[in-house]
This record gives sequence, structure tokens and C-alpha cells, in this order.
Amino acid sequence: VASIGSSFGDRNNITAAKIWLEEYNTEAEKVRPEAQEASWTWNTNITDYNNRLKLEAEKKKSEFDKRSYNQTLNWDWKNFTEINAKRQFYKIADIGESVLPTDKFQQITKAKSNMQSVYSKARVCNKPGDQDPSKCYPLNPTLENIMAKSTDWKELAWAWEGWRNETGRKMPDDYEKFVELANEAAGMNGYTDNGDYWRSWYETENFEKQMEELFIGLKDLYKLLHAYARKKLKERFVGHPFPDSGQIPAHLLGNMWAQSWGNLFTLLAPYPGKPLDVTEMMREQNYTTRKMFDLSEKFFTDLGLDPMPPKFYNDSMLDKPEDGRDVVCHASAWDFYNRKDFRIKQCTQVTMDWLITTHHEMGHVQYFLQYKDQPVVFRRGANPGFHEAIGDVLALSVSTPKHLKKINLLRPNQNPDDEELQLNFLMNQALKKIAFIPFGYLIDQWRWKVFKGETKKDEYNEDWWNLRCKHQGVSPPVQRFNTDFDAGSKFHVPNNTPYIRYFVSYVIQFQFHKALCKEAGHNGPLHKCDIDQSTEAGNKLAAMMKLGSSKEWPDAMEAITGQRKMNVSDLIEYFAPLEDWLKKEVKNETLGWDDQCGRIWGNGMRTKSIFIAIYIIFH
Ligand SMILES: C[C@H](N[C@H](C(=O)O)[C@@H]1CCCN1C(=O)[C@@H](N)CC(=O)O)C(=O)N1CCC[C@H]1C(=O)O
Ligand SMILES: [Zn+2]
Repeated sequence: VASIGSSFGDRNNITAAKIWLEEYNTEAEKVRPEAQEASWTWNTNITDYNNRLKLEAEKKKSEFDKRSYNQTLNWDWKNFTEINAKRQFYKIADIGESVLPTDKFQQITKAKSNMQSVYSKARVCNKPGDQDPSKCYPLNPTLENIMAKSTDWKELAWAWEGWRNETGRKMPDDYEKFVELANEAAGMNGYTDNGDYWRSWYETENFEKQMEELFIGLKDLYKLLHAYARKKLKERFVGHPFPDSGQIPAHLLGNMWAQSWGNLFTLLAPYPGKPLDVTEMMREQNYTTRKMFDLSEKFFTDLGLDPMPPKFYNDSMLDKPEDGRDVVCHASAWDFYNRKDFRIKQCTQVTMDWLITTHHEMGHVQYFLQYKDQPVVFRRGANPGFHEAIGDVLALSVSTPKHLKKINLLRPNQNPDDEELQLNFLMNQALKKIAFIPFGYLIDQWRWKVFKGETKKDEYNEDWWNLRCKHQGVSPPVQRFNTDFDAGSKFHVPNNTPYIRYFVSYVIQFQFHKALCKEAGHNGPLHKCDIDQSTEAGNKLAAMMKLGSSKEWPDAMEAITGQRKMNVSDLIEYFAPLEDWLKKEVKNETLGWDDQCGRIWGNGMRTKSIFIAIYIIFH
């Protein structure tokens, strides 16, 4: 293959270059599946042996990437006039961490594996009230269920603090190593730091500024929801300390990271007498994991999109194994880059939350299927946010009372057009979509500063809580120290998955929803739209997904919405009826919070040693 370049000698011979691109794709469709398969084996059975195989396969892929990069130097591709070929070369040459010399590549892969292993194996013991203090509990399903259902402050604080002790606190050294090597790789690839590299995938001038403007556009809506939740939580936890600075203690919001407040629906529904208890309905109908997937797949195929390949169900891991092996339970979708193997790995529980997650992961697989005939380097989202939005767009339709009625997940005595039920539905959506906005925004605000070197290791936790207190308006329920590393308690940090993509997704999915609803001929309020069975909408979505990352994302945005920018106006339109209701509900409340969390609860970022020293002196 290398000879093609030299034999033609002419660095601008586009014909020869295209032959080389074909060769690259053929080889990439062998090397990548091997690396994915080894990663899958480890993710579905975490052992040292499988870890060694994974490292070996990743090393082999990095060597292929390095070789390919060197071969791109045979061509003057930056001056090619054929845009498609030029874009392929640009992406082939962008080899990320593979650029590191082998020993450093091994180090960064090892550091990541260590953190992923700690996160996925973590268990929390000493549960209050347990006879046997040595009994230990995993995040999925136990701690997740406690965070979702418990109203016992102490039990919630135990799960919240215990999870952080067993995950983040064990990662700072590996994380620091990862940051150092990721930045070194980014530098070798011509970026200022790893955050600069991650942001380059959006191909957008002043991307950080654009994100900040979108966030500012949504702040007022979030403050209304936050003030309402705080008011109701103070009633539920009367007598317990809420900081004077206005934040909500982070363990009270129904989720381990306070990123989705849907589990507070029974507390926060405007009309509690009209529940949306889909989970109960699923259980009464003996829903299985497979039935959840069949439901989701049918929504896709009724839009005229692709069914799952036959192998999909055989090869996927859709339930938590019961043979005691350690697995990475966190849900994910896998493209094996051979046009044949596509899988989902998740530890499904029969709940509405998990029905939504199932649609989310199935959205990824649908995207994989739609762009599978693109060159390998174009088998990505138009930008990472697009990939995150597909499943969620469909879930916006599935979640409507109208659709729930259609699939018999609405109580028979409930009328989907009842305005009070509709307001409950909007609240349910707000607790997932509006509540998420600051969280989706702040994770990479924190990481970009770490990659820039503005946040040193001994400031990791202080800066994390500065952002959580300032942007999300949540505070730690127990004292935090610089020996804690709470960012590491969130999957995507040890797993090194960028996060701004979810913030982007939560904005653009409402733009897509608006456009597809119009295509489907919907009239009336946006939140009542269900695009189910609209092949016109399906065709638009498919046409966009088929592009993969072969075009810059504004072209893909235009293919669906007819315009080329991200904006929050459709999200705000969707929630307008609820916004009016919230304004009335919180008119006597102080909206917002101080930038800093109150001293009482948790911004006393002292190293533990000072406290211990004081304790010794006075005792
Ligand atoms: C549950 C979901 N799991 C991720 C996802 O599906 O995005 C997994 C883990 C990280 C990447 N990933 C993938 O599957 C990728 N291979 C997809 C791709 O191909 O790009 C997740 O983490 N979510 C969903 C809502 C917000 C966020 C959260 O739960 O915080
Ligand atoms: Zn996703």
C-alpha cells in the first residue's frame, strides 16, 4: 500500500489517493472490529486476563493508526480539491492518543483501565440499619434504587458519600496521569490541549462561547424549576439543613448525580391525583427487557427506519449477568465497524427510566445502521451531540400521554387530552430535560479547565464544587475535602467520554422534534406531538443519519430543520405551558442561589489533615 504513493510519485494524484483510501478502509474494517471485540469481552467480563487482551488489541490498533498517519504524508491532501477525499484524509490523520509512542500509549490505556475497573467494580458497605456491616451494594440496581426512592436523609447521604468514597476518591493519581498523557498526545497532533482536541470535533468557531450562550438562554427556566423543587424538598425534609446560600443538597434529587430529577415526580407533580406511573403499568403487564427493546425497535421501524440485524439480540448483553462476574453495567451502544456487528450492553431494569435509556441506546444503533456504508472515518455523528439526540427525539414522542395510551401504558381511566394530565406530563419531562441542562454543561467546563492546566490535581474537587454550586445550585450533603474527587464518581470521567455532547443533544433534540413534527403534519402544542408511524419524518431523519460525519454538522442540521444553527427557542416553546405554571408556583420564592455554597455544607475545602491536627490538639 505504501508503495502506491511513491510509485506514482505525484503527491497530488487523486486517483492513486482514492485507491489508497479504499485500502485503508479494508484494513480498518479488520483492525477496528478486533479492538472492539476485545473491549467488549472486557466490558462484559472484567478480569485481568481480558484486560491484557484489551490492552494488546488497543496497542495493535494504535500501531495501525500510526502507520496510516505516516502514509497520509505521501499525499498533499490538504490541497486536494475533492472535498470528500480531503475530509477522509483529515480524519485518518487525526489519530488522537494513538500518536503517543508505544510505552506512553500503554501507560494512558492502563490508567484508563484502572479507573474504569474501579468504577465498575465499586460496592458500598455499612448501610445504616444493616445487621451485617460487611454487606456491600452495587450502583446498579441497589444504590440507584435507593437514590430514586428513599426519603431517608441518612440513607441517601450514606449512598451518596459511600459511592464517592469507593469511586472518585481512588482515582486522582490515575486521572492526573491520564490528563498529562492526553495533553501530550493532543500537543503532538497540533492542539493546545486535550480539551481543544475534543472541541475540534464540532468544527465551530468559538465553540465555548456558543455553549455559554445556549446555557445562559436556559438559566431562567432552570431557576424556576430549581426554586419549585427546593420549596417542595424543604417541606419533605423539614428540620434538615439546607444551606442559606440557596443550593439544594445534592442527594435529595432522586439521582446519584442530581442530573435527572424524574424520580421526584410524585412529590412535584402539579396534580398528584393524575399520576404517570408507567413503571407500575410495565410491571403489572409483566414487561421483560426484551419487550422493552421490541417496543423501541417497533417505533423505529414504524417510522420506516431499519430493524435490528438478527445477530443484535444474540450478541448484546441486555441484562445484568447473574453468574457473579464483574461487568461494566453503564449502558452503551457499540459499532464494530464491520457493517455486521452492532450491540447494546446494559443492565436493564423494568422502569420508565430504563425504557427511555433503551430508546437512547437504540438511537445510537440506528445511526450506526444508517451510516454503515460510509467510509470508516465518517461513521460518526455529524457532531457528537447529534449521536446523542436520535434516541431522545423518538422518546419525546413515546413519552406523550397520547402514545402511552396507544401502547397501553396509561391507566385506562385516564384521558390523554386531560389538561391537568398534560401539565403533569410536562413536569415529568422538565424533571429530565430542564434539570439536566446545568449538569450537561458543567462537566466539560470542569474538564476543559483541567486540560488547560488551570485546575491542578489538588484543586480538582474544589473546582468541581465551585461549578456544581454555581451552575447547578446543588451542595454536598456532607463535608468535602481535597482528598475527595467527586468528578470521578460520574461514569464519563473515568471512562474518558466527553460530556458537552449531551448538553448539545438536549438543545438540538427539541429543534429536531419541532421539525419532524411539522413533517409529520402535527398541529397544536409541541409537547403533544407524537411522530409515530410518520414515514415522512422517518425519511428526513434517515437522510440526515446517512451523512454520518461526511459533512460539517450545519449541513446535517439543515437536512432536518432547514436552518444551520443550534438554538434554545424550540425547547423553550415546548415547556411554555409549564413555565407559566411554575412562575405562579414560585412567586413568593427567592429564585436562584449564591455562586458559592454555604460554608456549613461543604465548601470547607480543607485537607483532612488540618481537621485531624485540630482534633488531636483539643483532645
Ligand atoms: C446511558 C448513556 N450511556 C452512554 C451513551 O449512550 O451515550 C454510553 C457511555 C458513554 C458513551 N456511550 C455510548 O454508548 C457511546 N458508544 C455512544 C456512541 O456511539 O457515541 C449515558 O451515559 N447517558 C445518556 C443520557 C446522559 C448520559 C448519562 O447517563 O449521564
Ligand atoms: Zn448516548
